[in-house]
Amino acid sequence: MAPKVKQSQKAYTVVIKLGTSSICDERTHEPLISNLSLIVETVVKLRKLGHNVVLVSSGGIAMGLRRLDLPKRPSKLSAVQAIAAVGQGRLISLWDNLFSQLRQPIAQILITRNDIAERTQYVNAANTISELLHLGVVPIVNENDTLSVQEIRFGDNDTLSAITAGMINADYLFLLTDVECMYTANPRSNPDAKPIRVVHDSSSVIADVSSPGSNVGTGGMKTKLIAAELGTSSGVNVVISHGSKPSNILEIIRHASTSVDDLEKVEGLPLYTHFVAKKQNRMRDRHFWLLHGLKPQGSLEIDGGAHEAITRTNRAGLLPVGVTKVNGHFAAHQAVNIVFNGVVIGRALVNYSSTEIELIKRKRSNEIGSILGFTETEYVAYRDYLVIKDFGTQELAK
Ligand SMILES: N[C@@H](CCC(=O)OP(=O)(O)O)C(=O)O
Repeated sequence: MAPKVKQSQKAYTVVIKLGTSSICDERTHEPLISNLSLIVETVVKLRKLGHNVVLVSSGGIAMGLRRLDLPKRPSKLSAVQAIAAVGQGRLISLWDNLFSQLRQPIAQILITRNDIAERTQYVNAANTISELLHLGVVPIVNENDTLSVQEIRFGDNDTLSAITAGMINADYLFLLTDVECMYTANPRSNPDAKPIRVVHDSSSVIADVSSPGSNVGTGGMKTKLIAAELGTSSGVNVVISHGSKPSNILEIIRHASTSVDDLEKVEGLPLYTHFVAKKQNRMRDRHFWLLHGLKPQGSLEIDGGAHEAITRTNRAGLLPVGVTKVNGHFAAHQAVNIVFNGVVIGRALVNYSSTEIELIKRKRSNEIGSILGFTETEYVAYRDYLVIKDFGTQELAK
């Protein structure tokens, strides 16, 4: 059971993401024991203050490299998967050893994108994590690298942590990395780089995101910005902070009720970047899952009438009459992009397969039965399984 909140502070659900560079030495791949111990102490202190904590821990592959005395990550996917199978066990055992010193139970959760592609599995994953938190356990999440195939990989744990945080309606996501915060340029090469303290709209940040990340990890500032966008749009406050100073998290949480715009005046607060959670237009849970849990298997191009119907305030579902073109091969209940005038404007879970929609496109719903021999529903996609979000043309290229 979660301990009672001491002080008069609200109990927060906090997700802490540790990149490979916070867990293992980049060159030798030896675990950074002192750093991991500081993280364990911080997590246990947060728990004692009544907060729920989930860790998203990278490092499986690096630990495997160390165990097998391999100098660097191979390029072949099956080799990486085998190395991850060796390393993940050692990683979780190390966490368990350290947390056991402070009598804190942990649990391992390994997720692939496929696992959350089904709505019921997504809800199940969220329920399991909630149950673990209720039992006073610290769930430790990583991508199931051994089973993930290229097309369904999260790839970097920044995205996985944002999806996890959104899935469990967390209050905070801490992305711990090897810099204090996000800067206006790369601070390693540009002395004029200025720290970015508070971001109200992550899409407006003009930061240097060219950093490719550490040698072992796959993240970098670019994936952190994407994670910030994902997290804040589902109502999570996202913080970028230095991985070698995990106790900063305690300070930041202690000032959680202070208005973000007053935080710079608070003495002794560490340097970090705070992406403020979006309150208005916070995506409903199902929409978050539809946008981020599922990988689109194709796309439907729609006409102006359908665009008007699915985007207006009192919006409707997508009817076959408004579909002008079907791209890709997909089954019923898979996710597809919705394209209008060459731009991806949303995503939907379809009620018919690509072959069926090919036959019923531009047709009235009352003709579906005579064309297909059955009518599943009059809609190609129900309103509640349709999310409108301007992805621009980038998503089209995928
Ligand atoms: N799932 C992988 C980590 C993926 C990755 O490289 O993440 P990160 O170090 O956060 O950029 C592992 O356990 O090694």
